[in-house]
This record gives sequence, structure tokens and C-alpha cells, in this order.
Amino acid sequence: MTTGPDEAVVCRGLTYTFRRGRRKGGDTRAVDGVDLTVRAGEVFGLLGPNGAGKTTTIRAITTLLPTASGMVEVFGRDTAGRRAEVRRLLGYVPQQLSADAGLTGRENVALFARVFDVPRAERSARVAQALAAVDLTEAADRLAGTYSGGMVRRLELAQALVSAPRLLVLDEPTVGLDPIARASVWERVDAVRRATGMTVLVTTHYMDEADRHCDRIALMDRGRIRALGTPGELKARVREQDAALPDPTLDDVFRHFSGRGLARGEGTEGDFNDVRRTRRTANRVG
Ligand SMILES: Nc1ncnc2c1ncn2[C@@H]1O[C@H](COP(=O)(O)OP(=O)(O)OP(=O)(O)O)[C@@H](O)[C@H]1O
Repeated sequence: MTTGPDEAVVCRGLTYTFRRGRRKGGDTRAVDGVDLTVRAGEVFGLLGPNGAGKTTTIRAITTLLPTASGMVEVFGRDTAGRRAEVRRLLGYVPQQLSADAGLTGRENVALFARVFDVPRAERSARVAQALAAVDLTEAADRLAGTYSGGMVRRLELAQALVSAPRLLVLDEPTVGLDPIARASVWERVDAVRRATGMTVLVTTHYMDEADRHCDRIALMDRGRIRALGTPGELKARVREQDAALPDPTLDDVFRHFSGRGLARGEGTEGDFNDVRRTRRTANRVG
């Protein structure tokens, strides 16, 4: 075990290659030797353009992909050998829709409570608590299919929170939402974190969100971590190294370390699959 009590996630040399035939464009090394430590209790942001490898990294951390090469530990448990234990420590909100439109909000959360072995006697109280934590008490008995995009995201958050995870993993939690709905998702995450000390690992394209809500961020590009630190530290590094940028933004920081901008369309479009996945995610909450 390499993880200490202060470390929620440790990745060492994490590498993942998707194998595809040559006609389909050949193999893709989605994650290429990632070293990463997420400290217990922090909000850690994984930032990067489409196709940078963020989702693949968190799918390895959440045990949804096998650790093909390298090592991942979650609170000291190796994901390769102690998969079931790791899963019990996690709440995960994937990019793909994880709520069922044909069930009420309460039924959706109750389903997750059953799947994650919340004790039967505690279940209804825990479901109500999770719904309250995301401000869905009033809408709890309506079909999820009638919810707005922001409400669906908060419902998915409740689903992930009902098992009282020590680590909450959020993959693009605010993509496709309007600014008010985005702020509301973050408010709920921050409130639960303050109350429970839960660790949060989040991927996002939105630099302003990362700047405001993340204690530390890793800038990822083409499968590698290009820079890691607090937003303030990263900006200070750029300020020291580039006199032309006395007041750098995180986009400037990204450009400095990767040689290109983070904004969509700046040579960072990713491939067809990246576009398809992003559209699907944005559409489902639109
Ligand atoms: N199931 C898959 N099969 C083949 N290639 C894949 C698969 N999933 C991802 N990839 C490729 O791996 C690379 C990294 O993708 P990944 O989804 O991890 O990036 P990302 O940073 O999360 O991007 P996004 O912001 O679009 O979600 C991309 O080139 C992508 O096309």
C-alpha cells in the first residue's frame, strides 16, 4: 500500500490504450503514464479539452475499466485487487444519463440505495436525506421525465450521495446547463462536502468553475498531466515564466503548459467519437 491516510486517490503510471483495428483508426493511448494524488477532503479538478483522457482516467479510478498498466488506489485499496471494496467507497455521476425517466425522483434514488446496500431499515430516511441535500424534496414524487436538465443533474447527484460515499466522482457535472443550474449543482456539492468532509474528483471543461470550486487542478492533454497545483500556484508559475502574462487566466495556464488553448475549436476538437459523446451529454440535459 502506497496511500497514506491523507490520500483519497493515488495513480502511478496509469496507462490505458483502447484497441481498435487499423480500419477504425488504430489504437488510442487515452491515458499515458498519469501520476496523480487526490488528497482526502479536497475538491480536485481534472481539466482538459475533448479527448484529453479525463473520462478514461476516472473510469479507471472508479474500477469501470481494468487498470491495464500502472497502479490506482482509492483510500489505500488497490482497484485491481479490491474492486468491490473500492466501489463501496465511491459515488459516481457519469456523463451518460443515469436516471430513469419512467421512475419518480424518489424511486430513482431508492434504486441506488438498494444497489449500494444501504441497510433496509435506513433506506427511506437516507433517500429523503439525499433528495433534501439536492433540493428535490418537493419534486421527489414526480416522474424524473418531467424534470428540467438542472433537476436531472441534481437527481443524479442524490443517487450518488445516497450511499454516503467518501469519494464523489463527477464527470462533467454541469455540461449543457445554464449558469443558474450550474451554480445550483455546485452549491449542493459544496454544502454536502462541508457537512461530511467527502472528497470530490470532478472533470470539467469550464475553467471558471475549476478556478472557483477546485482546491487543486490537474491540466490534462493527450493522455498526460501537463501541470498540477492550486489555481493560484499554476497562475503564479505562468506569471513568473512569462512576463507578457501579468494576470493569467486558467486558459492562459493551459496554453502555457500544453502549447494550445482549452477553448473548444482551438486545435482541441478531439475526434468524431469525442464530438458524438459531448453532443449526447449536452442533448440529454438540454
Ligand atoms: N470506448 C472507446 N473506444 C475507443 N476509443 C475511445 C473510447 N473511449 C475514449 N476513447 C478515446 O480515448 C481518448 C480519450 O477519451 P476520454 O473520453 O478519456 O477523453 P475526455 O478528456 O474525457 O474527453 P471528453 O471531454 O470529450 O469527455 C479519445 O481520443 C477518445 O476518442
